[in-house]
Amino acid sequence: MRAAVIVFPGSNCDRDMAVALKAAGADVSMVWHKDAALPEGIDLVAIPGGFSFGDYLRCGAIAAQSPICKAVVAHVERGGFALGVCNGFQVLTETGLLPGALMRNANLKFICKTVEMKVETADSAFTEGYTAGDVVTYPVAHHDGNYTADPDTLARLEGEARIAFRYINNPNGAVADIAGVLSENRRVLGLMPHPERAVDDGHGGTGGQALFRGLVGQFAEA
Ligand SMILES: NC(=O)CC[C@H](N)C(=O)O
Repeated sequence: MRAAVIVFPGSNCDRDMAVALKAAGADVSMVWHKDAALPEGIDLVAIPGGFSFGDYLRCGAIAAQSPICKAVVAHVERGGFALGVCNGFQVLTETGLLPGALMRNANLKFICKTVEMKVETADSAFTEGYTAGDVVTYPVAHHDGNYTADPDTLARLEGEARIAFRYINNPNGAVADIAGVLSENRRVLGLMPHPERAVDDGHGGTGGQALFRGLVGQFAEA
């Protein structure tokens, strides 16, 4: 698999994302936000966590207007895969590639801890390394992780089994305990917790490995 990790001013999980993808077998290019095109032959775009453009305006809002995001939208419209973690999830909602929005945490505080989530569906390239119902542990580190969407969108997400992960003990007030959602074609995943910070014993847990291995493994089989 060929993956591109997008780097914005203020990204801080870009290298962690690259390391996690490489460890799972992906060939990774780092792509600066000012580039107008992705490298040839990219299968997956990964938008990492961080504080792009200092979180000014709204988290992810300025990054979503970067030249590279036009190329990311075109990649997704062609059926390409995209993964957005934390600030990356915020960018994906701001581009309109995923529904809903991430608001300020209900307690108005930055939350930095490890959380448990339930895998709600294994029916996606991102979650096929798990079994639905599995409990996985990833770290969170955000102040705007409170996912919300209008009732019709929520009903659609539920009805189409597009809620990928739900918190077991909701840390941020997200509606319906939603930690991660899939696009309609199931090829775009956005989630607030960080799988790339849970891929090595040194991280204190390896619960994120199955996400990267499952995702990259599908391309090896193809
Ligand atoms: N770790 C992150 O990506 C944080 C995203 C964003 N800066 C927030 O705090 O909500």
